[in-house]
Amino acid sequence: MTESTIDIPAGIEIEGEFKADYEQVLTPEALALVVKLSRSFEARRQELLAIRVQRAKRIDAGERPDFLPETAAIRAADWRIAPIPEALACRRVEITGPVDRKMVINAFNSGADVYMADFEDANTPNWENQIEGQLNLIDAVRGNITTERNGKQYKLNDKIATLMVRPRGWHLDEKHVLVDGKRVSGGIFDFALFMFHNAHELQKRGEGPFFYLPKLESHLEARLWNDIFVMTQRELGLPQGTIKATVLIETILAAFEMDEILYELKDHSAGLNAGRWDYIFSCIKKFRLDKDFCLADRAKVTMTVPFMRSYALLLLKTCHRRGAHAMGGMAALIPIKNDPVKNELAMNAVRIDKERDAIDGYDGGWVAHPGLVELAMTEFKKVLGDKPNQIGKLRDDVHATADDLLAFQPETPITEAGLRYNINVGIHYLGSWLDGNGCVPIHNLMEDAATAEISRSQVWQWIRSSKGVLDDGRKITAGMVRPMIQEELLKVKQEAPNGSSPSYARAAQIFEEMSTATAFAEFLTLPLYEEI
Ligand SMILES: CC(=O)SCCNC(=O)CCNC(=O)[C@H](O)C(C)(C)COP(=O)(O)OP(=O)(O)OC[C@H]1O[C@@H](n2cnc3c(N)ncnc32)[C@H](O)[C@@H]1OP(=O)(O)O
Ligand SMILES: O=CC(=O)O
Ligand SMILES: [Mg+2]
Repeated sequence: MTESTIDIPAGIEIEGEFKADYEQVLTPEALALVVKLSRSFEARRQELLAIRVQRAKRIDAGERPDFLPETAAIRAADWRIAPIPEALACRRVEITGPVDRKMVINAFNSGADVYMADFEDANTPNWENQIEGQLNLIDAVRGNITTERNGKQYKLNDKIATLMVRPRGWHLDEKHVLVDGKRVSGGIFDFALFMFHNAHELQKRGEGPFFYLPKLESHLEARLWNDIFVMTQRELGLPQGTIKATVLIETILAAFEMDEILYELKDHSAGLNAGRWDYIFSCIKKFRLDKDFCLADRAKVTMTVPFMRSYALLLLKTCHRRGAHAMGGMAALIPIKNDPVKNELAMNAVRIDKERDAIDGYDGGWVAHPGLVELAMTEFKKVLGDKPNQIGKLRDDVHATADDLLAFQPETPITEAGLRYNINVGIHYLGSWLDGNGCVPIHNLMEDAATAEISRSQVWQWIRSSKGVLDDGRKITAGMVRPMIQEELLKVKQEAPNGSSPSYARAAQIFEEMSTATAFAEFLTLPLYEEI
């Protein structure tokens, strides 16, 4: 293991390896910012995580979430977020992807308006991915990023997408970095390093440090990010309001606090995004013990089922009322090579998804793959014409109540194919994640941490819910699932490109433990992280 030759600031310990170039990222000054933010905000992060646990217990005991009475005045008042910088006005298509060097270059060159570099759902947060991802972004921000893969040279085009960065969520630690003897927050670590190295450089380019904030459960969690922004801007000598952030509304509880989240971040806000996959996962997680709650096969829980429609329209209405971008999420379909008929169906499904968002009034949406950029752009251009966005389109006609958000349907069908699909995807994804790849094509769909969470939580819930019954009448039980896990493991080993990796057998064990244990793991990435 290579040791560091830099002066590590007092109070911080780095347990990860210092490979060549890592000292460009882990400079004493950048680490000092990590220490400063961590000391200032770690206690609050822990308090907020404890509040999550308390709220979850109340829901387990039967409480139904609702819009908060104590913030009614914020919802009723007329206010708008601070003006959006020119560099972020036009966001019709945003490509997302892990921070692998080649993919970073491809994403910047993809023709999308925005590229969201993902340290979160699409990424295994091992030490190498985190630090090399930061290195890749440092080079990209300076226009210096190049690489070579399989004899092909990669470099940035003249015209590239605007960069946004998604740090890790509040629940994740960075175990290789201790501040005052405790693991630092993964989100603070990712954010501080990116800010320290790139904020001024981005400003020089006429852009700015722009972020996506994942998995928030409340406006108090947004307030924590806002306070971190304020301190960081002060520390780095940046004008207040330089940082802009889009919050993913991807938990059921955050859906009840959209106005409040925009309000907390209003000097730093760049709108909200409908993170559909984690949203579905969050619904399953929060209501997993509710005897009335049960969702059908994953494939049936689409954006057009009523509770998802209510969420999407409420997000749109809320954003535009506040002068903020409403950003659509991601259809998981990706181009299918060597099968034109299936490919045409997949492309059409993505087209319909973007068309619906654009016609509803969304200002843009996510794509998973460069091959989807043009198609999505066409749908947004059809509606937006030459306009950068349609924030002026108010949706006062939308009325989504708490009951609408909580009307979880459809409950059927649950099929053996759907159950096996969840098991298969779960094992395949977990295995790839352990091997360092946090975003994988499985059965022609993009699978990441959020989609895999749905798969594993559905299996847990179907085993426990009296409604967890297959369409042929068989009750789903642990006894039914266990042999299926072994059968699906064999298939995964055949299907996965690196099927001989021992990680798939370990993934099957973890999947079995997670889906059959009495306790529900809060996030699958928490136990997985201890394995890497
Ligand atoms: C729920 C959520 O959080 S959604 C957000 C998180 N998810 C994502 O970000 C999805 C990111 N997408 C991906 O990682 C990939 O598209 C996958 C894994 C789904 C599919 O990957 P592959 O099967 O390897 O794609 P494929 O072979 O068709 O790729 C073709 C080319 O496009 C590139 N590419 C594919 N997706 C992306 C992307 N998102 N960003 C940049 N480049 C990409 C590939 O690197 C490859 O480049 P090359 O021709 O220079 O070698
Ligand atoms: O992060 C996006 C999601 O859908 O989850
Ligand atoms: Mg997500």
